[in-house]
Amino acid sequence: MALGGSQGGASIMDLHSGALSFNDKFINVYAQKKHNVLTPTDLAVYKLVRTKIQNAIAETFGIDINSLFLTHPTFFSRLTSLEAVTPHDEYWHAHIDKHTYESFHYTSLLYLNDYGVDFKGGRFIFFNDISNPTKNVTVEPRKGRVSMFTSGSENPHSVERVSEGLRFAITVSFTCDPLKAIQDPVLK
Ligand SMILES: O=C(O)CCC(=O)C(=O)O
Ligand SMILES: [Fe+2]
Repeated sequence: MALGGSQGGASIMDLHSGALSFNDKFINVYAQKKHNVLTPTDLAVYKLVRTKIQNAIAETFGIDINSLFLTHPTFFSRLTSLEAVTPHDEYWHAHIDKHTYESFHYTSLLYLNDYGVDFKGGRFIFFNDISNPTKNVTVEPRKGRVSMFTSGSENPHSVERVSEGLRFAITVSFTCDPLKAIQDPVLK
């Protein structure tokens, strides 16, 4: 993220393509010769973590592990309290992941820092009944906490605006469609 970043409130780095937010566009950090953005250790950790999440999703939702595949995109996110510059920065709107990312069947979020300590605001909210806020379910990000859910219209959600600090997370997504499967990134 230190190599780029959006001028607005939301920056992402796609682990597979190397796309990194840079002002109001993207650059490819993997295109640099001998980049050191990801080390072999980082990749080994990523593979271990995504395999654990994949196993947890298969077990929780009762899916055969051989029918659950990693899909695109899988990305780090950094959210700040800055005003949005492009619509991509407006991370606080309610949405359905499958509308944004057609191949998603299961979304997982791994939080990398702590709500209330590293940042204020930035809680994750499920809208179980859009007309009844008492039915909302709130997830407070905490380092190492993983949230997993089906990506369809049954799970509309949003992220509260961050009011202070920096919020880091990684989104790892899965599909049951083998044609949409992707492999773990490899260092070139
Ligand atoms: O970072 C989060 O807690 C959720 C982000 C999100 O909803 C998304 O990327 O679709
Ligand atoms: Fe989402």
